[in-house]
Amino acid sequence: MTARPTAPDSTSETTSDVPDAAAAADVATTNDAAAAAAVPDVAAELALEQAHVDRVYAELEKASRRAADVEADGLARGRTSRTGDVRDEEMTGLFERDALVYAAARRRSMIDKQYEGLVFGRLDLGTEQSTAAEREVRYIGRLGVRDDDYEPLVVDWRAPAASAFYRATPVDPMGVVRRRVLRCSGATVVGAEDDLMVPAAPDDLVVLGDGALMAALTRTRGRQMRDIVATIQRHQDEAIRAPSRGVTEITGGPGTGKTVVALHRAAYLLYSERRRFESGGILVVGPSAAYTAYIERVLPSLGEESVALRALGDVVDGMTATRLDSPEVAAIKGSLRIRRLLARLASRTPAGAPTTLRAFIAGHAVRLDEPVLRRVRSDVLRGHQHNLAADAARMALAEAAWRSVRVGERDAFLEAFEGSRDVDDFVAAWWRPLDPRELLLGLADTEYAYEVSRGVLEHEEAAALAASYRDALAHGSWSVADAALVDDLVARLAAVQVVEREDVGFYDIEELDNLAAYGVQDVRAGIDRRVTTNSQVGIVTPADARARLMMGRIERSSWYAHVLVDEAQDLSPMQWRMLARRGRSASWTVVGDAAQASWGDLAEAGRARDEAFSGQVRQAFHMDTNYRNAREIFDYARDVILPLVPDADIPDAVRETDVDPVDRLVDGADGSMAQAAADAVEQLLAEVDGSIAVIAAGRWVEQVAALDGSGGGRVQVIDPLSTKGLEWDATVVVDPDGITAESPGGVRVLYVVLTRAAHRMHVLRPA
Ligand SMILES: Nc1ncnc2c1ncn2[C@@H]1O[C@H](COP(=O)(O)OP(=O)(O)OP(=O)(O)O)[C@@H](O)[C@H]1O
Repeated sequence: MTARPTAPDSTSETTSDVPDAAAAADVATTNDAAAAAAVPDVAAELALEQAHVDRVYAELEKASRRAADVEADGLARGRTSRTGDVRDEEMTGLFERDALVYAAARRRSMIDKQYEGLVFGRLDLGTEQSTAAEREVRYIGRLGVRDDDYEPLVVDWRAPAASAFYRATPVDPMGVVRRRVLRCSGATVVGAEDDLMVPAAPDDLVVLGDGALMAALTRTRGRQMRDIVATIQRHQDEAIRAPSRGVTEITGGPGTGKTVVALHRAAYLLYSERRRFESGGILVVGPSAAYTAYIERVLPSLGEESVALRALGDVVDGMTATRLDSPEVAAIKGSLRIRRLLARLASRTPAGAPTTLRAFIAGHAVRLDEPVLRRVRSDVLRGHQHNLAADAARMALAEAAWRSVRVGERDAFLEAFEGSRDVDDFVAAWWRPLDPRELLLGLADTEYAYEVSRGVLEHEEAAALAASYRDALAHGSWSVADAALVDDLVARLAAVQVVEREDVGFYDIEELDNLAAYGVQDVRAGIDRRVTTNSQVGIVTPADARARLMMGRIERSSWYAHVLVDEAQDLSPMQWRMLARRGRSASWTVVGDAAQASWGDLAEAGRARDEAFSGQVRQAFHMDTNYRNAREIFDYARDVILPLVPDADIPDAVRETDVDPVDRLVDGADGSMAQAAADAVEQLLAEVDGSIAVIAAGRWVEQVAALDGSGGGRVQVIDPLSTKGLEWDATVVVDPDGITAESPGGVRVLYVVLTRAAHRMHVLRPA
């Protein structure tokens, strides 16, 4: 039997020999279980693999039952009834083994059947000359399983013993003769694809299919990203298993697997240093809620659930933001100069605070006027965060009051000041807890915005900022850029401190009588949110947008042991600072492609990013193979970006469909664009089996909105910026020039849009 090249890999020399998409599709079909019956070799091979997979599942069930029994019987009984036959350490070893396998069984139950196979790979190790008896067979899976004799039935894909599965190439076979990828449906083996690592297969070794990678890439895309654990390529594996310390940067053009590699890296870190990363936590941050929904299955499919997955608007605990500001406002809120404005907001006397302290203390009339109070405030804030400083403020007031009197006993005066009800009332109003959100909403008043931004923002910028907070109040929703501002203010002020008794969030209201005290204006039956109370269930609707904006409690940031940032090129400097607060002692994985950036000032963002990494060592990995787009689609996108961004990082697209994108001029008649988009969608529904996106410039959105959800839910209408990081089988791009003109990143955003389709793309241009 002759050898066939392995799947494409930027590090191997066989990329040009990749079979075309049609051939790969044939492979996928011939390997179906049904088809397999007609091909004796395949059927026999699959039956052999099935026998092993059955053994693995049986072992897991057995171990799970045994471990449950051990738990029920109790460890102690095992110890006290031990005889000379079982030595202590043997006993402990058995328990440890059971505990390990039990943990594996639990993780297996987390890996839902739909995640395509607990066992997905097999290595035959030996040489071209070795016989079946001489070759070692090693199975690779989503987790490790051992049999009763502690022999491995499956090796966890992240274990060192599995690395040859990903690293072996014909140039450097690492002792591998044949690498086999198994395709399973639940616990049933339905197909296999082989890559041969030696020039010719030994006579007794069957080689199936035309390579697993092409089969995987040709498959239909769903609404959510899939893991690539069975077909990770060598250069991807190097990034996945890179040492955890410092900063790991993964760059590359569109569709090069940066995201999926970074997610597998998170799973690898949890495996290789579980104690550190599970207890310290891993934070994964992506651009949007659509993105987090898209990738949220990948880590659970690898058996890992202990990762915090957040969109940029959800990074601050207690706050959810999805709305996008206009590019001008986003630029103001994202740039570091806004910090001066925030510093002013945090140190100003809050609106409505009393301006004079009058009290009768130890027989003396005390009066402190505004200038003195202002001085006291700024002295206190020099050493404290506002929300932690009520006591310090009171002491400073007492000193100022004493200095204004200086008659009688100082200690007696201070004691009287401390016990004064008048002072209590004054401090409660003058130094009330400040919620950062309240300070930002104060900017909705244009005059106030002018005042606090003097010397920081231009007049028009301050007006735009004020308008953005009036928008927030109109919508009852924060913008994504606001999250970083709230976070900055929390760092300055500290979170609002809540006394235990008053620790009442919107959803935990204790007395329905007193809802107004918690910002809830309206209580009605039968609608909206459910609130459980001590003895009754009430239904609460926040009556106005302000209440919605202030809902929940903003918490101080948690720290993580590792922070993974995707689409890092889009983070504003303020967003880098927000992440830096969560990654003070973290290692980082940072994923991005500058040519896809929608943030304007890359230099300022670069500095903020360097600061976040605080001088840690860096290692860089570059991905140069585009696994997403058919070559015809990527060529189209490349021709758009290169003239305008000549240094764009252009990857090599490895899959061809022989179908060029459709590029159509649509006349300006009313309804023509809607009709053209509907026609394109209809054609694509017939041509691809999976997901389709209609991505339209703002002015066309209404016209194409009706397509959303059509095709039995396969069609999604989405705005250009929200497509970051996502992909579909086919896309319809409506008005590319309009997308460029309206987007903060201009043609870079259009480039993102044009690189989302795996198999087909239609581009509609208004004439
Ligand atoms: N080794 C692989 N095996 C199978 N599929 C792969 C492999 N590597 C990448 N892919 C697929 O390629 C597609 C693109 O991957 P991914 O979204 O991670 O790329 P990206 O570099 O983050 O893209 P972009 O920057 O354009 O958002 C996904 O469908 C992913 O599953």
